[in-house]
Amino acid sequence: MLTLLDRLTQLIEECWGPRGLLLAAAVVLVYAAGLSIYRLWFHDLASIPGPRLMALSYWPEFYYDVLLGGRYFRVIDDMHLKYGPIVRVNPDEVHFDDPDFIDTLFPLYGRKTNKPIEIGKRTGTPDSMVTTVDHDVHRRRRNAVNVFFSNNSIRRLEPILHERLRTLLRRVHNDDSGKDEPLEMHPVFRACTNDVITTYAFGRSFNLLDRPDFGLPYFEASDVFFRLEHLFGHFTWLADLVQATPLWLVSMLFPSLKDLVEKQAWWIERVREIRDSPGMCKADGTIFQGIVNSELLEEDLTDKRLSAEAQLIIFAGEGTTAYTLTAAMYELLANPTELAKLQRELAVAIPNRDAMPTFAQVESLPYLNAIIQETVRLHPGVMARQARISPEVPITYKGKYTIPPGTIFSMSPLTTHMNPDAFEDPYEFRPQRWIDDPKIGRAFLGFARGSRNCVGMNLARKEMALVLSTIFRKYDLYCGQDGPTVELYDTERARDIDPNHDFIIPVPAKGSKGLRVVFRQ
Ligand code: HEM
Repeated sequence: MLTLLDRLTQLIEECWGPRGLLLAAAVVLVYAAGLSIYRLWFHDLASIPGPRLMALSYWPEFYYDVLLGGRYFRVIDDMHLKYGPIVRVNPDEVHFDDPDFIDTLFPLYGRKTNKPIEIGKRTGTPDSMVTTVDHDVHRRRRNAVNVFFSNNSIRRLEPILHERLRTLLRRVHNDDSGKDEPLEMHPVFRACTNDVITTYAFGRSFNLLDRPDFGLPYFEASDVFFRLEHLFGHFTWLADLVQATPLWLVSMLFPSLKDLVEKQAWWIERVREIRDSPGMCKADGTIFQGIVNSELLEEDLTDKRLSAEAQLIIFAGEGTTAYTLTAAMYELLANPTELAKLQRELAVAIPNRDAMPTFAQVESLPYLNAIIQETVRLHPGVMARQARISPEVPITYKGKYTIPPGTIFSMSPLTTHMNPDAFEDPYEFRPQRWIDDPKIGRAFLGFARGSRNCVGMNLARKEMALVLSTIFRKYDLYCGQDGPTVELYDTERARDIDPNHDFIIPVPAKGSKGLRVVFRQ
């Protein structure tokens, strides 16, 4: 079968003969040479430090992210080690590793913050809040959901969380303690967070936590989708093509995406149902009832945009928190002294060990909050580069480098959180650091910063507080004693928890079974 290049060569030869072929090759060569000269010497970012190869071409990033699967983040860390706090990571993007520069790059007010268009293509949710390019349009869309993520609104979710947590306890309950069956915790937390956010978004969910496989086919399909994100980022036309393809056809062409496609169809149906049902009583208090009843413009309420928003809210609300919960549980079981401190705090706050903890009991516990903060620092549930654009005003770094308006700049949470100038012994799990010196928060990027920060962080923190306190108020670390206990089962941080691949959400090494534990009663 002819390749595209062979066919092109043949076509040129047929039309213009061998001379035409030579001419076409010369045009391509001149174009490539011109582009290289421009990128290296005349581009606005020509003076930014970094390897020439990365300034010249996107192919290195393609190689690491598409062919090796989300590995460019390591290369960026190496570039910072070699070239310092500011590096040009591809022809059009500058990356920073300077905690003191966070507030300048990511302002809450004052300067407009746009997003690069490629992000929408990459995440497959163009026009959702997180990928809205224009600052003012983003503000409008974000204002429609802000209220649903305030502390007061989240507190109203307590009954939903309690109901799901009772199911979670039932599912991890190991009656046959003699068998010591290990349980993979990531699927359990994914099912739980999916149930919570889907109920909050639409008023009902798939109850994945009740399913024997915890909804595995859906999560496998969404993993496939996330693995495609770098490819879509590099070839945005491919993302457009997939977006324009009817869901039934996507499902037929890519059977591994079938379960995700079914969920997408369900989200669209729910959005329509909520929008079209007079009175909307069935979905009272849900995020989408709020969105369709908000002051948003007609253009914000189309099927296409709302289904992208639904996909964003579900994806953002499930995998992120589930990964961080998995990491928190690992760190507590791997660091018994930290677990003991937490359990002492919980014992005072929640006197009845068999009762379900309430938000009021756990939301202000200093050590529990420090554990959550330290876990998000070490294991941020969103590890992707936080890319932004200042559309109107240039940004100057240390009086030496100027980032012109319209240029992409970024920072990454893991890079910043591993900076030893900001966090002493950065790789160590030390919740106490947040109590000893709250000012280290200036270098915290776990929920992003500025006007495009994480809208769901109150939900994430409260959900994690309730889940962790429910599990660890009831279960002790197993040391051979009777009663409800839990312990690690063949889990290593470097292999099973730390990110090996950046697929927006961190993914551990291939073949890893993630966090496994044994519960005993
Ligand atoms: C530990 C859990 C979580 C972490 C670490 C996290 C982190 C982040 C980060 C870093 C961003 C900015 C992404 C960017 O720069 O492009 C973000 C945005 C966002 N997050 Fe979260 N998130 C978490 C949980 C949640 C939850 C539970 C929700 C609930 C729906 C949520 C909803 C969102 C949304 C809608 C955005 C886009 C905000 C905007 O563009 O205005 N997140 N999150």
